[in-house]
Amino acid sequence: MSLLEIRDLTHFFGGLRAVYNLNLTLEGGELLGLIGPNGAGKTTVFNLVCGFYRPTEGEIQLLGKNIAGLRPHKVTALGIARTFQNIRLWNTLTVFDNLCISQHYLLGYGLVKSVLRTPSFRASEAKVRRTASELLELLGLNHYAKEYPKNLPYGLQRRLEIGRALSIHPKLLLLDEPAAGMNPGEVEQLIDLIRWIRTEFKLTIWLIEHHMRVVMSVCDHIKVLDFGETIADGTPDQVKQNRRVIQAYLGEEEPSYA
Ligand SMILES: Nc1ncnc2c1ncn2[C@@H]1O[C@H](COP(=O)(O)OP(=O)(O)OP(=O)(O)O)[C@@H](O)[C@H]1O
Repeated sequence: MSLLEIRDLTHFFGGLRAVYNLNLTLEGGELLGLIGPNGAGKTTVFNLVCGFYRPTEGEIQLLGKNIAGLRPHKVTALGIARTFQNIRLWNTLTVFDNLCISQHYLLGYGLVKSVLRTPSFRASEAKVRRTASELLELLGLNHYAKEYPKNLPYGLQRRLEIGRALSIHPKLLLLDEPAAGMNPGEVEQLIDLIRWIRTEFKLTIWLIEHHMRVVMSVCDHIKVLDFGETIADGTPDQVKQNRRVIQAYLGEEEPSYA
């Protein structure tokens, strides 16, 4: 069974057709890229998958279960984690606490157990802290554990946001423009990080990205949207040479594969 299957997904914002008739299958372990000019509908697709919007039409199945229209916390609980185009970290919490609080939904206790500090509460808390510590170590963020996110260099804030998504042990990780705002050195580190987390966590990853070097270096397969419609689908080499893709990008900045 495929990890994710999207069938005939369409979404309107009032009269604006943002996504039209999207079909897609994502197999476990795959790294899929979603590209297209500004306003093509990419983030809307992520928002539909994550439950931020209920689709106008269509199905989204995670391991055979229809998740279209489920609330975001339910989608997260089923194993889909994401990062955002504009980094969204809890800036009043430390780096370590950012990695703990993201796991709150995993904790199987309510107010009474937390007030009484029952053994199951303490065991869950210990597990959360252990996961956060492991991620700090794995992502090379140990030195920043007590720091506030806004004091971290930009590339490390992105890394923390990815760590926070990983903390829920997702089956599928959605990365929305992780290279946005990065300098060339940070972009190279990001490419290494994406490759590494894919292997280390045996993850399926779906990536939206404008930075063509990132897309072409890490993706197995790429889907291209323009005005909400799929205009190409294939390997990085196939997509690079596709006439419709080149035309879609010519209206704005031509993609640079450097
Ligand atoms: N909440 C919303 N309400 C109304 N229109 C929206 C909303 N969100 C997105 N849109 C519109 O839907 C279309 C698709 O937007 P979307 O953000 O999904 O594109 P995108 O491909 O992610 O663009 P970018 O690469 O610039 O982030 C655009 O025309 C956008 O203006």
